[in-house]
Amino acid sequence: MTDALSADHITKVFGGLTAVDDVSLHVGEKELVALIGPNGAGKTTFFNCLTGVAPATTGTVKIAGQEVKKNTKAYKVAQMGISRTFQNIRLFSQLSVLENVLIALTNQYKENFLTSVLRLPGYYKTEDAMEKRAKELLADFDLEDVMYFPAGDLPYGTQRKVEIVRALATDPKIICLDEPAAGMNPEETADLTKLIKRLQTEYGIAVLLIEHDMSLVMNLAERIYVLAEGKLLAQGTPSEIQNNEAVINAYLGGGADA
Ligand SMILES: Nc1ncnc2c1ncn2[C@@H]1O[C@H](COP(=O)(O)OP(=O)(O)OP(=O)(O)O)[C@@H](O)[C@H]1O
Repeated sequence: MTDALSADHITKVFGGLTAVDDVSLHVGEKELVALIGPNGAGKTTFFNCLTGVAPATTGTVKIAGQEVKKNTKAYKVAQMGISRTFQNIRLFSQLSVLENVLIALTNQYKENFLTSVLRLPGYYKTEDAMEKRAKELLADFDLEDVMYFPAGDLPYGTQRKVEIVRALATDPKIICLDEPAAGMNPEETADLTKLIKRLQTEYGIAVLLIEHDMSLVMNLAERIYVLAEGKLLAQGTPSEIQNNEAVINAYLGGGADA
């Protein structure tokens, strides 16, 4: 089976600082994997390398077996089957929830240029199909009641949910979630846990998750990678990681908030 994601020997250097140092990580098809580590360990930088936001200095990334060539733009990387959410929510706050999802779908359903400029029948068919799909997804995640609300007016936990649905809309092979539970109350975190599980079980998508909430990680992840100071410190099942001395020391010594 082809991995949803394979990243080999990823290194990212900023000036004199090696933020990610020779890290390899694999996520199987429909697998749920977590990436943890103390603050500043390089987790978000690693995500940025995977998704083309800030490409790796060296190393190879493959999405569903297809290599991401150097200098591929982030939207092209997304079309290869990877989508993500950000640590700070990045919805268009003035636009409605529905419009936010439609924007993501535009990437996927792109009609040819002439069809859309001349508003040929194919254009309207595409518009209809996109709207139908967006509404289906929103209904499936109990967001139909807020579909016409400006995204920025929604409670924090709901905005996070919309962001994940938007990431799902592009039909990815893998979704990367950067601290999805940050700032959530316990009820919102419980809802989020179910949502993430559904991505895997109902939508057949692999998930790579950065998270400081250890109970969420231990509940959800099938495998865990641990980064510390840019390097891969450990990898294994949740129970292996919980009992790994190097991991315990990195957290206790590093004063992480995890
Ligand atoms: N654009 C950048 N330019 C220079 N240094 C950067 C840049 N982005 C990140 N860094 C540095 O790289 C290191 C890793 O940061 P990163 O944000 O990836 O860590 P993290 O594990 O995601 O942390 P957190 O859990 O706090 O979000 C830090 O020392 C950070 O200051």
